[in-house]
Amino acid sequence: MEPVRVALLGCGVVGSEVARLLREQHDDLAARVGAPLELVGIAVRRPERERPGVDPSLLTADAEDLVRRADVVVEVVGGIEPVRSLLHEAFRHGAGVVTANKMLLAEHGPELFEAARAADVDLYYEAAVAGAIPLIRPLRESLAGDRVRRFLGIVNGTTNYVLDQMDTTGAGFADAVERAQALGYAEADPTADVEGYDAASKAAILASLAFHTRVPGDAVHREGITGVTAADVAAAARLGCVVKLLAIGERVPAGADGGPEGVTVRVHPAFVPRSHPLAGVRGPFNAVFVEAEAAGELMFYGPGAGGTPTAGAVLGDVVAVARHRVHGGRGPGESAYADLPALPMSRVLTRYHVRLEVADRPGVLARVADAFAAHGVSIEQVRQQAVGEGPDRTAELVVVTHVAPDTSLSETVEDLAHLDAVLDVTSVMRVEGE
Ligand SMILES: NC(=O)C1=CN([C@@H]2O[C@H](COP(=O)(O)OP(=O)(O)OC[C@H]3O[C@@H](n4cnc5c(N)ncnc54)[C@H](OP(=O)(O)O)[C@@H]3O)[C@@H](O)[C@H]2O)C=CC1
Ligand SMILES: N[C@@H](CC=O)C(=O)O
Repeated sequence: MEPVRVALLGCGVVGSEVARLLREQHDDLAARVGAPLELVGIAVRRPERERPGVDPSLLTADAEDLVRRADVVVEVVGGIEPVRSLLHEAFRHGAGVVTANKMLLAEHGPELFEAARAADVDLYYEAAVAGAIPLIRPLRESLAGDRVRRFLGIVNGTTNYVLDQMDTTGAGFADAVERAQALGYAEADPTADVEGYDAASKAAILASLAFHTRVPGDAVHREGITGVTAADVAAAARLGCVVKLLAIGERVPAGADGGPEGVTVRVHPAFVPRSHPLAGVRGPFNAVFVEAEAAGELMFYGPGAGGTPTAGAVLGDVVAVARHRVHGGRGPGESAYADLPALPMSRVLTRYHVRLEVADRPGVLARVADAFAAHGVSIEQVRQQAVGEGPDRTAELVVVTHVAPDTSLSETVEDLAHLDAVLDVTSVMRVEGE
């Protein structure tokens, strides 16, 4: 049987593990595919660098030439260029593609899916969202007969690791990020993780699949975790919560006020009650809840980052694409028929936890309560604690709201910041998962 020629682009945290698994599982993979997988080359930036276990004769800096010699191109480089052009080259030469690159898919997914369709080849990307967790295939195949209402999850291993370290070991933010980098969880530039860009790309991919509509990365409301302090983590603990970076996508029906049907997609830190299963997702693990009309609630859980788990997901795709080369057929393409608009945050309903530093004098609480009432926001809990002594005494005031439109909540916070009695809006965090 003719071998299936595999080109590997990238030999870093993920790529080196893909190369190892291709080598070590050669016979099993051949049996599963129905033909041997032959690794014909590995494109890297620095081919002269020694890489344990990698045959140096496979290394090349000429990725374009390599792509033209392959039946299946595996892209684990990251970023936009040169990989976007290389994948187009792969499609032009009739190769199927496996990629773990969420940023590329969130920014250029439609053109790449179209190129794959025109060339009648596969584009698989299971590892692009939530590492090792089988999530893309369930969404694009198993749930193809259902109607997804909502997804809510942790889709970035680095930030979950960082927040978990802050919560459980009292680690500082910078130290925890450094450890995540050393463990191979972080992106080449960890700003993508901690500022929520990576999670936003993943949320865009999930929303596009779940709601059969194109959601570009820049349509996702994004807030990272750089503003989360040790005091926020402690405040969450006092409320029986943990802080998590969440990715949430919801199908929103047409509003009574004439607002159109559409989808909201957002990434931001939030307080999650310790009783919620997402609160127990530790370290670099990810978990995603999917609520579908027929299936009800589903939860996908597993390692969200790291070389070996991610390489496992990549290999699963390689087997699927190689099988199609050997036996014919093609995996599902893009499904964007629903064409729903991405709606603004004003259509999101959520709860806020607001921490204020206020002057500790009569009438302050009433003025704060009035600010919430003025925007139609109902308060669920208030806790006030004096700080210091004497006439200049201040107080920490914590307000937890009931569910309200996100815009009403953020306008309330803006008004609070202008009240004389409010010395500082110390922190504002959404509360999710109840
Ligand atoms: N790390 C993880 O846990 C996960 C990563 N991903 C995704 O997988 C991809 C790779 O991530 P990761 O392995 O961590 O990244 P690394 O930074 O560890 O590796 C990148 C690799 O790409 C090579 N490379 C960089 N630029 C070029 C170029 N212009 N031409 C050819 N090769 C190039 C590098 O070469 P050299 O070695 O010479 O520097 C290196 O081998 C990214 O898209 C990432 O988002 C997805 C899920 C999990
Ligand atoms: N940097 C990413 C890697 C996997 O996608 C993360 O931390 O989740």
